[in-house]
Amino acid sequence: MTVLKKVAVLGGGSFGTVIANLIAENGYDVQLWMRDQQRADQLNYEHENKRYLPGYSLSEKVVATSDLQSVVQDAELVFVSIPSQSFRDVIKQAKPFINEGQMFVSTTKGIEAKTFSLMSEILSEELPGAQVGVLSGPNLAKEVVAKQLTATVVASESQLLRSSVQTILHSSYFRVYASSDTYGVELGGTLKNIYAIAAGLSAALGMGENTRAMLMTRSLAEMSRFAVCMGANPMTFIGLAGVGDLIVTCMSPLSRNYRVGHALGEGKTLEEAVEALGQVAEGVNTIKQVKEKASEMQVYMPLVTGLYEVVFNHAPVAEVVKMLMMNEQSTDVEFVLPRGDI
Ligand SMILES: NC(=O)c1ccc[n+]([C@@H]2O[C@H](COP(=O)([O-])OP(=O)(O)OC[C@H]3O[C@@H](n4cnc5c(N)ncnc54)[C@H](O)[C@@H]3O)[C@@H](O)[C@H]2O)c1
Ligand SMILES: O=P(O)(O)OC[C@H](O)CO
Repeated sequence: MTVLKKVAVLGGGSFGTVIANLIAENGYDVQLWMRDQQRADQLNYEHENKRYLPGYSLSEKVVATSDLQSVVQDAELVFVSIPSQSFRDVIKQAKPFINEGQMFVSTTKGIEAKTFSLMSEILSEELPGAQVGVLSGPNLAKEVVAKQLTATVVASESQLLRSSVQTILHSSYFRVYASSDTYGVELGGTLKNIYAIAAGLSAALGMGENTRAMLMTRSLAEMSRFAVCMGANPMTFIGLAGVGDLIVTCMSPLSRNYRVGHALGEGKTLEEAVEALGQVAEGVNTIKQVKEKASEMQVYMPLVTGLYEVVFNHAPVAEVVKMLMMNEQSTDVEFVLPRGDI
């Protein structure tokens, strides 16, 4: 069994706090890095993250600080829960304090703008001596902190990393499965955010459950098709990090991406929807990045294209829906074949 002496989490938002709390509840000391020392003091004093998880009491073993060096230096295992557009920046700040062989696990579900890098790729680029992994699955922060039965996937080429994460996170209410398809697990968590926006939008417009089932199923086909073209294993998409996360994010009003879509359906502008949320909804940027990559790679992604038109070009939903429902049917084949070429 892996014995870890020092474990750290970077990012004191909803999910970083949840990960730190899971580790602490398993009896380990854990340091949580937040950029704001006042908020860290508040968390240490009240054992609650008032901004992101109000009303949930946290383990006293979670110790928050804004001193990045003291958190990452000599930590054997570091979880990174920083939104994708700030992720590289934070890793660059931490880099001077990091040694060869430390393990880094991203929980972030987004893509870096311009480079199309996933967070595991950023970690490998910035920290070439590190062991890298990702954690992804149907894991709504508020349900995990409320101890609802939950499962997730840790993916890495490193067996040591996979077993360390399983040891430190696994509990009576949190089950951790392992995978070696890092890219597929990470891409699943990232792509589903797009379709959650569409699901929230369709719910706000009063569309029915047949529609939601069609949307989710065709979303799975579309995201699998894209992922396979990018080199992921299609089997990953029928697991927790694929269809599992797609289901929870497309069905739950706790999902921030779903809520952005819902607000758009209620007639709010994108800016108003994001502002009202006050937390990260990675899917908004992901729509743009995936649309661009799909046209470059010539991957057929009608849902992404249609949603892009609604969200960024103010296309009327009714017209986009008509286009999606009436397009050339002879190209429609339902199943994702092993090579993903549907
Ligand atoms: N909340 C969930 O249910 C959940 C579950 C699984 C994965 N995730 C993923 O985890 C990532 C983080 O999400 P979250 O829910 O914790 O977001 P959040 O909006 O709740 O919190 C984001 C945190 O990042 C911090 N942050 C932002 N920019 C920073 C910077 N430049 N330097 C330091 N800190 C910075 C903020 O201060 C905040 O503490 C996202 O990619 C999300 O998709 C979230
Ligand atoms: O709140 P969201 O939409 O960022 O989704 C949270 C998690 O990714 C669900 O697994």
